[in-house]
Amino acid sequence: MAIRIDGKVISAQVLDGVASDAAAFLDSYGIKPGLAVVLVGEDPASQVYVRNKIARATESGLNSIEHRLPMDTTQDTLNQLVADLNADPAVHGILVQLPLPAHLDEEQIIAAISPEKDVDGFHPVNVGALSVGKESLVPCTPQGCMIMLEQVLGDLSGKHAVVVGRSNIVGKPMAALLLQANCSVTIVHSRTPNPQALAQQGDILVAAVGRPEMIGADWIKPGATVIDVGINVIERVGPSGGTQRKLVGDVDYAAVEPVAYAITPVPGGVGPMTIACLMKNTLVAARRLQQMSGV
Ligand SMILES: Nc1nc2c(c(=O)[nH]1)N[C@@H](CN(C=O)c1ccc(C(=O)N[C@@H](CCC(=O)O)C(=O)O)cc1)CN2
Ligand SMILES: [Mg+2]
Repeated sequence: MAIRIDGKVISAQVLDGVASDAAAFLDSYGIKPGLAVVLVGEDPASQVYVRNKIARATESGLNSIEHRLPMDTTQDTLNQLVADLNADPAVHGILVQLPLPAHLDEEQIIAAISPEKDVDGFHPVNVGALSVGKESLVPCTPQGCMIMLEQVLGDLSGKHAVVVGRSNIVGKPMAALLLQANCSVTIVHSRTPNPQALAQQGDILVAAVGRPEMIGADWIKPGATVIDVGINVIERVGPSGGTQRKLVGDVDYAAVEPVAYAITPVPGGVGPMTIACLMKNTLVAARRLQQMSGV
């Protein structure tokens, strides 16, 4: 039986640390670290994530400021809001929930966020800093994956890590963090010939492709540690004949679990870590901004 890497337990540990750091921040400066969360439109999944972010922020002693904008918000209106939040000293972290409605330019909005307040770590300045190993705000999902990997494996030096997927949000920063931790890193993607053969060489396999249960046991080196970043809703015929909605990862958990050394479940794996690391980044941003202000 593989070790089940429990994202709920590990994220609770991270959030405990954030809560005591937030209390110390309040003690030192008389203000709570502030996180602004911006949601445009009514995507149901995004609404759930935003609600959870606000709840975790409040529980951790952060000040959360929620901005909900209608679906037909213009780029100019969103830019103006981001500019106001950039200028607001009570706001230390800014997060624009993705995906944005199709008429909005995500790349432009991300670039408009002040890099010091970019708690998602998506701004080109933070992306560049990460790639050259400089201090930066690190994207939350890959940061959460690293915390789980280090908790279960300790030092990752010399391990061969295979990342399946090359998105800007997960695959690319994940590869950069694994490299920084002295892993040998292979990224496989849709144009890789025989990705399965490469995946089978990984001591660590990180799946971030967005295809339900694509990674079966025949992708896994026996004894590997498997991190499943996928969150996919599927419909299945239930025992009574009706359709049931179910949340599954990119990894076929039942098939891979007997082969792996350790594996994250979906739900309850990487997802809660993403939110916990967002709170952690807000603390990092708040401390840096406070130091820069010299007060
Ligand atoms: N601005 C951002 N947008 C998006 C990000 C992001 O990091 N920043 N990541 C994803 C969505 N996301 C956070 O925003 C996110 C997704 C899932 C979870 C989570 O806890 N999932 C649970 C299951 C929840 C459910 O029942 O649906 C789990 O895996 O246990 C947290 C955060 C895209 N957009
Ligand atoms: Mg767009």
